[in-house]
Amino acid sequence: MSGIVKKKEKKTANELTSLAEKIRAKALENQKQHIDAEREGGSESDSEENVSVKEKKTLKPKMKTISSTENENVNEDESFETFSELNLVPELIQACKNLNYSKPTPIQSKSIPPALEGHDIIGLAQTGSGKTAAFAIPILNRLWHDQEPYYACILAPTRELAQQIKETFDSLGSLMGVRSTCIVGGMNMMDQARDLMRKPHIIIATPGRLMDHLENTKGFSLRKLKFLVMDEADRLLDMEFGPVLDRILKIIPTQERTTYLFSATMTSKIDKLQRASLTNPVKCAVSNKYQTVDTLVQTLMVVPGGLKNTYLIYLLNEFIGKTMIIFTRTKANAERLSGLCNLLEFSATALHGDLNQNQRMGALDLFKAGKRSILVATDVAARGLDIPSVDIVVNYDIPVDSKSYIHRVGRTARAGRSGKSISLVSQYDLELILRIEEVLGKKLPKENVDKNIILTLRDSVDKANGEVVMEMNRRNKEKIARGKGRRGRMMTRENMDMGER
Ligand SMILES: Nc1ncnc2c1ncn2[C@@H]1O[C@H](COP(=O)(O)OP(=O)(O)OP(=O)(O)O)[C@@H](O)[C@H]1O
Repeated sequence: MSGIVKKKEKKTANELTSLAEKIRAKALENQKQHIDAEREGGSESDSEENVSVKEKKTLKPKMKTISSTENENVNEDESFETFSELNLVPELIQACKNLNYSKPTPIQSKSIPPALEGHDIIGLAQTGSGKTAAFAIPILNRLWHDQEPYYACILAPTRELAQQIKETFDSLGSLMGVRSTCIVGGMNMMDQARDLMRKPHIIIATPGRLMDHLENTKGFSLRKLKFLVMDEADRLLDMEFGPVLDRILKIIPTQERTTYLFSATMTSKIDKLQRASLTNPVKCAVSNKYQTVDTLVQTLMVVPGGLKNTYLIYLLNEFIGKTMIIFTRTKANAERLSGLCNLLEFSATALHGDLNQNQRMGALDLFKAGKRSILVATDVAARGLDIPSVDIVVNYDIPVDSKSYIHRVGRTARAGRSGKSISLVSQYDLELILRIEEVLGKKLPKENVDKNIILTLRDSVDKANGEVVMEMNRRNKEKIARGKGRRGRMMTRENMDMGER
């Protein structure tokens, strides 16, 4: 549990009712101020990293085939007690020490040795198991011998994850003079072009924005790229990202390039993997396709019709003082629930794709710093984000895709810590939850719920929710009215920032 959040007392139903009454007039104004302040603060940056492979040139030429994904690293006992045993450069060993990495995690033990030998890697391990360092360490180790600009490019599906990967490269490369930059949508193209002209070693990017720079930024090319990493590879290889990925892969070299694919849920579809143009890859798997960690306790709450908000507030009240991420299926639900939580004095912030990038980073910063104990997010926060203080993940809406479930609940119980996930299951979600239980290979136990408390909470929660919906509608109308007046100005700005995704 987060040490930052102070222990609070549970609220009674009457308290919640009178609280809702008392603060109704003031709260929406406060909430507006909160949100405005959140969205003014914070910034996002992008990173990308390039690394080259000297030793690889001494290896046997690799076969241009994907058929050997069966080339599996099957050594079950492969476990190293220290990073020194991996024969890394001293600067990296020291950086691991500085980060309090006392020994390699299982995926690091399994994938770093073949990676150091120059192999392409498919890495599969549970959420929070140290996959980022598993691909960053071999790249940085090679980079130390062969410092060239635009050496490695790491692709990630979300902007926040790209930024986080940059931070890992910067920490691990802190004693090596590594230069990295983050190239993601929603940020200024000109600033990014300037960063690229500084010839970073490592570029961490979201695919769309990287493509924009490859097409439009003079002097920038990845022709000499030595490493390409696809983090959350199954997501990057899916329908949405596939076409842009194909275009990127056409531009960058295949001959001298090493490719790593990492995820907690890897596709086994050969055609998808073929898209990544792997060469004789070694498969390093420390989990099966849909495995959650043992330190995660997963439960569900069966919610009768019309009571979802009440159950959520009940749950927040039960676990007061804990740090939580609440996942919703829609941006509007994320915004609404964040408002509802704040109105009832559970401090929350929203993260979703309708916010601009500064607002997204501002919300994440508030949550990470412990200034908000609840993050209400869409699946934009489902993959990769590493926030150690998260105690509980709540699925307010059950994800349609079982993979999303695995990634969402993996935002807690990371790096050996314990954590809990609770899924709110309505009558409409029964099929979805059965499918999730099937891939998990187990039934999820039900949470005990005090129905009397639910009944006494219901009216006040419904009332508060009504207030929030009214306020959201009012603001939307205002926004539409403002948007009409500003159309000319927005067009100009968009024209200046061509290709923004
Ligand atoms: N060898 C290590 N020893 C201790 N902690 C480590 C080690 N390697 C990584 N970590 C820490 O473990 C946490 C999780 O790592 P990381 O974010 O890379 O997980 P992941 O496997 O990529 O998860 P996800 O699938 O959710 O993206 C991070 O806080 C990281 O600093």
